[in-house]
Amino acid sequence: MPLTEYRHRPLAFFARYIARHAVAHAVILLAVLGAVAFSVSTQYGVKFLVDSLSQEPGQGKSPWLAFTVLVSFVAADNLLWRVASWVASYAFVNVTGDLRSELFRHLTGHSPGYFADRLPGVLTSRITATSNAVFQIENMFVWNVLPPCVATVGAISFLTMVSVKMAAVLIVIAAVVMLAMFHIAAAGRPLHHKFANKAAAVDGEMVDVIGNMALVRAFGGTAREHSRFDMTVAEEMTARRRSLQYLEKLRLTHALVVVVMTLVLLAWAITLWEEKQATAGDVVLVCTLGLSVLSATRDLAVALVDVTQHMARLTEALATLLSPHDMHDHPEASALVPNGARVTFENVTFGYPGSGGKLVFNGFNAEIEPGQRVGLVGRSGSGKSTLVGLMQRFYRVQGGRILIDGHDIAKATETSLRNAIAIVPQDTALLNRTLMENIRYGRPDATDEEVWEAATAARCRSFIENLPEGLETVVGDRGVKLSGGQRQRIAIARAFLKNAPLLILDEATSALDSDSEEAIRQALESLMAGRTVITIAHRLSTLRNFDRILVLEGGKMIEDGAPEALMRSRGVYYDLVTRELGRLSEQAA
Ligand SMILES: Nc1ncnc2c1ncn2[C@@H]1O[C@H](COP(=O)(O)OP(=O)(O)OP(=O)(O)O)[C@@H](O)[C@H]1O
Repeated sequence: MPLTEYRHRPLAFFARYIARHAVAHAVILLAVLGAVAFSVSTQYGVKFLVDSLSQEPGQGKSPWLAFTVLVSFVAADNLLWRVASWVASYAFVNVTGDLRSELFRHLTGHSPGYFADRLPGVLTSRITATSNAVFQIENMFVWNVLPPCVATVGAISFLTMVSVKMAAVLIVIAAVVMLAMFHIAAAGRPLHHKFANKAAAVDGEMVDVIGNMALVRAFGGTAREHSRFDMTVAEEMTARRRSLQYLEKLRLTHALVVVVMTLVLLAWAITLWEEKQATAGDVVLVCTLGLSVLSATRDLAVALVDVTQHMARLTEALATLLSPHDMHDHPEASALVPNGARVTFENVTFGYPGSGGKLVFNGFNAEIEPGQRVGLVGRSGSGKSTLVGLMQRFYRVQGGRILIDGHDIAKATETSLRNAIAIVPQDTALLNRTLMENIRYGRPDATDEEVWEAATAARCRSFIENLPEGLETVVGDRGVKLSGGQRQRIAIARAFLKNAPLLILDEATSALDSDSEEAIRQALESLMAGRTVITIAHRLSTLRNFDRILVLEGGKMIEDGAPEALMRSRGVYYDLVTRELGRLSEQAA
């Protein structure tokens, strides 16, 4: 069953993972049932011992028989607990591992739109919360819920031997107390839900700020962030306090009931003894069993409340994490086999989901020939990044088609589409791994020599050789240990290694020094050779050698032609270039 089916079914979600380790879970269950049965029987063994000791020596049953029974019960009880917890250390841990892997796989299958709407910290903390919640619930159920239930049933059966009436009263009281506790515990769920939400918000906020520390510092926002964080934490603390205090009220109510009930049961047993209807052993039995039943209901109630709290976290997390993927392969998808990489936009209509029907493109048409170098130009917000995103199928078009070599990308398999396109992104994304691993991301089966060749072609060789650990240098979070120009060249090397026929370049907006610019220009020049290239150009000077410029405005193509032709026609492109030249000469002056 696909994971999304469990989005609103946390119990079925549990069953999925328990079923994978069914034998281990069955062993744990049987061991715990056995252990509790022996533990309750131990109390009966104590009554047996007290009754034998109340007789003159030599009369009645030998206390040594009671001794043997007692010792065997205690040994069996302890041994079975150990078996259960040993097996649990494998089974429960395996469940958390399986679950995190599957959730991570599902999460990484969402489209970029999903991630644009959510904080990474919230998502990652939800995966951790789900795994913790499942681990806690399994543990609680086996160690805190199941034992008191079995103990209560056992104790009540033994009590019937002393007084059926007393056992009946205890059943009624235990049932009423349990039901009341359960009801009150369930009523507290909204408080626990609220706490779960606030806790996730704190994590999300922390990751957001720490991930943007450079920005926060640059704008002197540290103090503002402190007070904002204090407010978020204060809300979380209030929610957590309310959740805990609710549990405390529940425990207090239960404690009062237990005190009163112990008094009543004990007084009742002593009265029976005075009337010679019960032995001293019976009084001991009533005392120990009564106490264990009553405290069992407390353990159970407390455990159930904790379980409810963890269930709330789990339900919450599953609802967010298991939302269905909005982009998946078409049922009739087939592999895209590129042949020169001709790109066709055919009446493309698109608006971002949730933007209230506002369209970025409405019937957009364009055809890019194989091997053509095309620059996308236009003012901010004109739709350049959206067009490039649509080509990569980050979003679904609402009308029309995008074709690569005549194959509708909506009907291409995801893998074949990704293989056809190489990207050099604007904000060069690098993973916090070695340079070797980052470059090899372009083609995981590339040999070390091939990685070196790509690095050389991307003009990275000299700076990599100057690093103490060469290609084995770990680049730091998002590549902070490299300069902007170096990061760009690593991204170019990665694209080289991928060797895809269609290349998308999102030019960096930040200006680099001229040496670095020149190295990147050379690297890009060799990367572009023999490929269809679509570039989002922020600096028009880089487009001089391009075959074609498409000028966008408000999602429409308003100019299309070779750079010189557009310059001659003195339209929008001409204006943009003249303005850029003006700016550059002002800066130079
Ligand atoms: N994730 C999104 N959700 C909703 N609307 C978006 C999203 N991304 C972009 N838009 C909107 O779509 C329109 C086109 O944006 P796009 O990013 O494609 O422009 P652009 O030409 O690449 O701009 P820039 O040069 O500033 O990067 C804009 O009106 C923008 O506000």
